[in-house]
Amino acid sequence: MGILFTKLWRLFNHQEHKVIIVGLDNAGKTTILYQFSMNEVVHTSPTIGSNVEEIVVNNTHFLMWDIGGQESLRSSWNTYYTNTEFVIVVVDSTDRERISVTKEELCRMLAHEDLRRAGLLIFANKQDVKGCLSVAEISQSLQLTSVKDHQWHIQACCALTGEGLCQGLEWMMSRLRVR
Ligand SMILES: Nc1nc2c(ncn2[C@@H]2O[C@H](COP(=O)(O)OP(=O)(O)OP(=O)(O)O)[C@@H](O)[C@H]2O)c(=O)[nH]1
Ligand SMILES: [Mg+2]
Repeated sequence: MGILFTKLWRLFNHQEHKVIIVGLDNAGKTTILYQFSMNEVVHTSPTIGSNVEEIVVNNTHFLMWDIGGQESLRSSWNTYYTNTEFVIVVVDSTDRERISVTKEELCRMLAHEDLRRAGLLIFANKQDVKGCLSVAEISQSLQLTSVKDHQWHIQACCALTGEGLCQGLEWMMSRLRVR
């Protein structure tokens, strides 16, 4: 009962910040979620539906929803949008062929009414792989500089080592501080 009350209290006082993690299949979303929550690399299989974890950083609570990215699942991403404060888009930086698909999905998301106030964090994941797309290349492919109606930030990372993930969280925290 105590835990339930605390959770409801946080939710109604907006002390728990809802985050959705989206991106194409195989981008590394689930790996990132469990790096955040357990600080380790878990063995993953393609997510059908979603995983959710509460992450606490310096007393700030994030409720993070990791949503399956397979093509057939993308049309249901919008069922997670209500009350979302941050959208994390995970990009597989080795997947040059499908960066245009990510761009289309991103445009669709940013046009959605329920996300109009959400901040956008892009993780350029799998930076450990030689020859992968750089942050600058991904930025350009996604035309991030033309995103004017959302706060956004792009961060290079490697979910296997955890490199870059904290910097992404730091950016989200900094956005909360200026509100
Ligand atoms: N080399 C490398 N592999 C990674 C990295 N992050 C994740 N992977 C691997 O990429 C594969 C897919 O990772 P997942 O986290 O399951 O991908 P997902 O985005 O959750 O995929 P869906 O659930 O299908 O949408 C796994 O084999 C991971 O180990 C990374 O930074 N570098
Ligand atoms: Mg997954």
